[in-house]
Amino acid sequence: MNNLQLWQRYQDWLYYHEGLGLYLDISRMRFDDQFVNHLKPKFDKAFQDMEALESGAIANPDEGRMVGHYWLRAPELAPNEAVKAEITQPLTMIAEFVKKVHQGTIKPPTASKFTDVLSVGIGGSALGPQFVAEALTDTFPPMAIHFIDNTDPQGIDRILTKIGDRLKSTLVVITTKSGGTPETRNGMLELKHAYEVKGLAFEPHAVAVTMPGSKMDQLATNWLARFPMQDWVGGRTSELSAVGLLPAALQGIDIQAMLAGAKEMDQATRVKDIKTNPSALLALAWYYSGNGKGEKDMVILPYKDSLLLFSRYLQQLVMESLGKEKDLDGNTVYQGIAVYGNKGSTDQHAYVQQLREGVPNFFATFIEVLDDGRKIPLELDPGITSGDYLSGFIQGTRQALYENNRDSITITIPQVNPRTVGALIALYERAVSFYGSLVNVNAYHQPGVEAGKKMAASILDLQSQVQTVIKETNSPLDLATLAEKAGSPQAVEAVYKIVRHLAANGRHVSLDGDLSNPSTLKISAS
Ligand SMILES: O=P(O)(O)OC[C@H]1O[C@](O)(CO)[C@@H](O)[C@@H]1O
Repeated sequence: MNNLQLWQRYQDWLYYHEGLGLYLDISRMRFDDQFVNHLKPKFDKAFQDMEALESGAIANPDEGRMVGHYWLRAPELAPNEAVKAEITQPLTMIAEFVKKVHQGTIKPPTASKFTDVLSVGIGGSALGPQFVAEALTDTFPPMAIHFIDNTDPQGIDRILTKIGDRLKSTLVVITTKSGGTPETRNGMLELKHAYEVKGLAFEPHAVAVTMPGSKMDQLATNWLARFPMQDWVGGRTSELSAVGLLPAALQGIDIQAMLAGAKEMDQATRVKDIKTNPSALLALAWYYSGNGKGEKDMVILPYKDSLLLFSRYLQQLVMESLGKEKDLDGNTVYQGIAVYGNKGSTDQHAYVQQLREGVPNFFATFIEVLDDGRKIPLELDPGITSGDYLSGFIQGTRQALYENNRDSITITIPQVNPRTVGALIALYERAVSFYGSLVNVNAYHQPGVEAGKKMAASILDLQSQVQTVIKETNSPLDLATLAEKAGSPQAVEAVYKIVRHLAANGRHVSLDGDLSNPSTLKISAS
C-alpha cells in the first residue's frame, strides 16, 4: 500500500472514544476483510460469553467462581444485593479511612501522622498498585509509597534503610487475596521484626487487604484495619478493588476518576460490533498477529516515562490469563501471548534494533500521550521541543517497523490521568476476556503457578532434613551420603544447592573440596 492508501486504511479502522479522548489505531496490522469476516462467529460467541460473565455466570469453571471485576466500577450491575454491598462497603471504608489518615485522626502511636505507605504483596497484589503509583502519583504526594514484592532479604533491607526513622510513621499495607502467599507472609514477618527491633508495635501500623476468613485476615484481627477482597475478583484484575484503590487513595490519587474511566471503557466495550468496540479490535489484532496461537509477542512501547510499568502490569494480566496448556474442552493447546516492553524512546537505543531487523516474532503496541505535560513549551531547536522529539520518534519508529513488515497497534490518550489510566486497565482487561473466548481458554485461573510453589515447599522441607543431618553428624559427609541420610537419595543436586546457599550465608555449613567438581565436596557443620 502506498502512503495515501495507508492513510485511508487508518481512517477506515480508526476507533475514537469521544468521552475519554482515546484513539485506537490497528491500521498497521495487515489483516483483510476476509479475515475479519472469518472471525465474526468467534466474536459473536465472545460477546455472548462476556454478557454471561457480566451477568454472574460461573466464568471460571474449574474454580467454580463468578468473575466480577467489571462490577467493581458499576456496582449497579452486580447480580444481587449482597455482591453489590461487597463493592460499595469497601469503597466507603477506604474513603473514611484515608480521610482520617490524611487528617491525622488515625495516626501511629509515636508520631503525629502517617507519612509513608509500605505496600507488601506480589503478582496481582503488587503490579497494579506499582503501575498506578508510577503513572499517577504527584511529585509531592500526601504519603510516599514503597513496595516489598519479593522475599529477597537484601531488597527488603534496602526499602527499610530508605524509610529509616520514618518507620514509626509508616502505614504498612499487607495485600494478599488468598492470605497464604509465602512471599507476602515473609514480608509481613520481616516488617514485624523491623518494628520490634525499633521498640515499636507492628499492629497499630498495619492494615490488611485480603479475603474475609483467610489466614491473613485471621492474623490481622488486632491490626489498624482490614479491607475485604472479593472472592470473585482475580488477583490480576484487582487493581480497581481495595487492592489498588486503597494505596492509590492514600497517595492522593483520585480513585473515583479511575473507576469512572474504567466504567466508560466498560460501556464502550459492551458494543457487540468488532469495529466499534476497542477491546474487540485489540483482541482481533492479537489474534491476527499470532494466528490465534500466540505466535507473535506483544511489545508494549509507551512513549511516556510515567507509563513505564504498564508492560509489567500487562505481562501478568495477559500471560497469566492466556498462558494455558489446555483449552476449555480439555485439548492440549499451549496458548498464550508473551508480553514485554519498557518505554520509548529509551528502547529505541536498546532492543528496537532487533525489532526492526531481527527475528520478526512480535507486534508492537505504541502508547502515545498527546499532552506533553508542560505549560510553557521550551524550544530546543527553532519551533521544536523535547515533546516534539518524542512525538517524532513514535511516528518514526512505527513507520520504520511497518516498512520492514513489522505490524503495530497505536493507542493514543490525551493525558496520563486517573480517568485514562482506569480506561486503559479496563480496555486490556476486556481485550483479554475477549481473546480468551476466541481461543477457548479459561482466562481466570492459573493452575500452572501451583507446580513451582509445591516444589519450592518440598525444597524447604528437604533443607530442614539436611540441616538436622549436618548438625547431628560429627564427620564430613559427601553429597550423596548427605542426600541419603536426609531421606532423599535421588535429590543430590537439590541438596548440593541447599548446602551451597547455606555456606554462602554463614549458616554453619562448610564445603571443602574442589568447587568446580561438586562430587568431591565434603559437607560439615561449622
Ligand atoms: O494475592 P495473593 O493471593 O497473595 O496472590 C498473589 C499472586 O499469586 C498468584 O496467585 C500466582 O501465584 C497470582 O495469581 C496472584 O496475583
